[in-house]
Order: sequence, then C-alpha cells, then structure tokens
Amino acid sequence: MMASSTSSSIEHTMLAASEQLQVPSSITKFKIGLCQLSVTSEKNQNLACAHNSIKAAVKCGASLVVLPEMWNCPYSNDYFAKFAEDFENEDASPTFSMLSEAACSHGITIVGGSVPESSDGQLYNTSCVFGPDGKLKAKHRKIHLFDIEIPGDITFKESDFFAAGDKPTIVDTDVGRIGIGICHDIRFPELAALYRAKGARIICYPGAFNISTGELLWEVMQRARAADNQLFVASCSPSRDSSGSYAIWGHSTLVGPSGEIIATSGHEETVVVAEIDYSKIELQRKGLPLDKQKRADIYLS
Ligand SMILES: O=C(O)CCC(=O)C(=O)O
Repeated sequence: MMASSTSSSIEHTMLAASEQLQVPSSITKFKIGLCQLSVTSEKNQNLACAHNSIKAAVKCGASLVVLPEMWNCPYSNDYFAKFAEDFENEDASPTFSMLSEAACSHGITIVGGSVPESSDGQLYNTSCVFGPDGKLKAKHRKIHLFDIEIPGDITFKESDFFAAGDKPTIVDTDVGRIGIGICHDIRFPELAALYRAKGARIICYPGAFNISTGELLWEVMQRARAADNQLFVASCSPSRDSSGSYAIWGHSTLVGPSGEIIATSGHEETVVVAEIDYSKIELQRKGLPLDKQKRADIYLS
C-alpha cells in the first residue's frame, strides 16, 4: 500500500518543473488570519463565534482566513453524525451559508477549516474553500484518517466514524495557489511535495492535534513541510477545552519558506494575523535550489 502511494507521488513530483512555470503570481503580499476558535456543543454558537472571528481577522487586514479542523462540532463521535451537513444541498447547510456569506460580504478567501459532511450515506471530515464572490472553489475530504493506539497514552480511531477522501486538493484563489490538508494529512510529506510540484505557494492545514502528539510534533511537522518544499504552511486549530474528551494542542501557526515561524499562538481562543510575502519563496528557492540539488537518480528511481 505504502509503496504504491509513494511511487505515484514521485510521478507527480517529476512533473514539477513544467507545471510551476504556469503558476500565476499576480499577488505578492497579503495578510492571513488564523481563527483559533472555541468549540461548543451548540452549533449555532459555533457558527456565530466563527463569523465574529472572521470579522476580527478582516478588521486586521486579512484577505485569506483559515478556520480550524472540526470547528462547528465537538471532536467526538457523539456529535459527528448529528452535526453533519450535506453541502450538495447548500440551502439546508447553515455552515455552507455562513462561510459563503462571510467570504462574499468581506470580499475574502476562506479556507473553511473542516466540519462533518454527510454524502451518500457516508460521513467525511471536509474542508470547503470559498472565494470573494461567495462561491465554493474546492472541497477537500481528509485523506489520512487519524487512527492511533499507543497503550497508556492515546487511543483514537477516526476511521470508525469517517470515510477517507481520495483526492489531493489544490485550488487557485485570489491570493494564489493553495494546497489543502487536514490535520493528520500533515504527517505525509508526499502530499506536501505533490502540492509544491503542482505550484502551491501555501499549504493550509486545518488541524486539531491533541496534547499528546501535538507538543512533540505539531510545530516540527509544519516547519518540515515548509522547509522541504520552500513554501508557506498555515495551520489552524480549535482552542483547548479542558472539559472536553479530546485535549487539543492549539498553536495555530504560520511558517515561512525557510522553515521559520512567522506567527503562532498558545492554546487559548485567539485570532493570529500575519503577513505572507511570496517574494520570500523566490528568494529561498534561488538561494537554495533544492529542486535542482535533488538527486532523483539516486532515491526516486
Ligand atoms: O497525527 C497526529 O498525531 C494527530 C492527528 C490528529 O489529531 C487528527 O488528524 O485529527
């Protein structure tokens, strides 16, 4: 299984050079807002809180806003099915309507974190991306579900509730080409390499790492994905709720193309706003041309 997914991502990576030349890069600098939201068991309250937080990010100048993984619903099996919405039926989806309306009224791009989606009798952990006209631009279903069993530490089986997505998601937006991954998707460097090969300048990872693996790895993996691929990585998490069954790490972060942390947070509810300057990508890639230095002949054949 692993071998075949690795070899297909290598094929994609080999396409890189020609595809990157076609990437439009009209915008060079803008602000991103990461809304680290407090999530409750009241969906309407979560929607209102997200909307307020988007407004706060816009007030600070953000033209791209990212929400957390599972922001309209507690991260618990008791809620996923009850809170799930069918995005094909937009009018019956309050989450879809709020995000679309917020994107349109503020004229921004929104990477709408993730929420439970119901479709054809299955549940997915899904992120929707909206453009400044309020239209849905892309939908990413979490590809790598978080199944973990470390005795005495953490046991969680996301595949008991959700079906996995089967496609990478790269979307052209007003603020450039974005690759989307959800939380555990960040552990798979092949996905990030594929996004770079296809010309992404930012990878957005809505996530809800737990305190157990989060403290050890959340920052490390964001910095690694950014440095390996010489692009921006933006993550957004819910804030920690000490009374909830799943203790969330938080720490929504923006990392730049040399692996540097540009902005980050603690675990409390907050909005992180920071500048993305795409010229840093060109500078880094020119000074350290990893794509040219890569010895594909040795390890990719
Ligand atoms: O990969 C990890 O350690 C955490 C992933 C996770 O929390 C998730 O995918 O929801």
